[in-house]
Amino acid sequence: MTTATCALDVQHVRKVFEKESGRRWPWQPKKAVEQVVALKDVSLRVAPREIYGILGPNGSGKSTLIRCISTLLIPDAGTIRVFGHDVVREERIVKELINRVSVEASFFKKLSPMENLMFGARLYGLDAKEARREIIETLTRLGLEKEAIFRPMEKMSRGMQQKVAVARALLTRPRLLLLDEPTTGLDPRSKREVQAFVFELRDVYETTVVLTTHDMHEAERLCDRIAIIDRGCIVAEGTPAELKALVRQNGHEPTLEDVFMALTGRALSEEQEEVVVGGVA
Ligand SMILES: Nc1ncnc2c1ncn2[C@@H]1O[C@H](COP(=O)(O)OP(=O)(O)OP(=O)(O)O)[C@@H](O)[C@H]1O
Repeated sequence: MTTATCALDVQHVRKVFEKESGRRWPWQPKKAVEQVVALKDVSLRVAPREIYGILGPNGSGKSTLIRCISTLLIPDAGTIRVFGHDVVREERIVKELINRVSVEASFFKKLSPMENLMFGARLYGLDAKEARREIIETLTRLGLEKEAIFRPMEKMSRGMQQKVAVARALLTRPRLLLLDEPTTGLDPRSKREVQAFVFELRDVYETTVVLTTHDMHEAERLCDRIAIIDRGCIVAEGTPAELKALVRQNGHEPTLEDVFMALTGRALSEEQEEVVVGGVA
């Protein structure tokens, strides 16, 4: 895969946050500024129509990477290109090519999915009649009953709300859809429905999907290829079978958890501590 044929090309991306911290040692000034390395040196390439997973524990840098790709954060170093366009220098073009769904998607809870999505459609400058038709089609495809489309969202389960968030992101027909922990907190049934829809996105809408997760089963079920991220570094990348082959031993079928453990010495479920590189007073 060359830069020209990539849907997404991330090269040597680094992102460091500065954060005020309390005093750790008596000799430190009361308020020190710590540097937290969220992404150390991340490179990856995603092909068009691929479902690509970024698998890592809490705090490993997944959301930071998604935010950098979606132009919400500017990397400190490195480049990110979406279908050949630089996310920093060609931000406007990139914004037209992507959309992002995060766990904290917000809605007007007193309004219905239709009203919320029509609000989004107006913001995007879409034709109202066409948008209305598409909203009904997409939400029905996602398993929402007709009447739920017109009922206030406050009565909806989190799973349903997550589907509405995905439907809203699809309004702009993104060529690259970024799903940040799309099924976190969902019950098993809603999880399966959202996962089934991810396949449809690729098959029906020809969307390239990059998703983050800390659920190895989800990564394995959904993704063509997976990057395992640990403390801001990609430690392995490949198809689920390729990753498992890294640690396969006689008579034992490894899981992605085994792969993560073998590569990092830690469990996927462990929250990662911040990687702090010195502080400035
Ligand atoms: N705005 C910020 N200011 C300071 N530190 C931050 C900020 N955003 C993220 N971090 C830190 O960067 C590191 C990576 O965080 P990030 O949210 O990208 O991880 P994650 O893998 O998405 O975790 P989670 O699954 O919990 O969302 C963490 O140590 C986090 O505390």
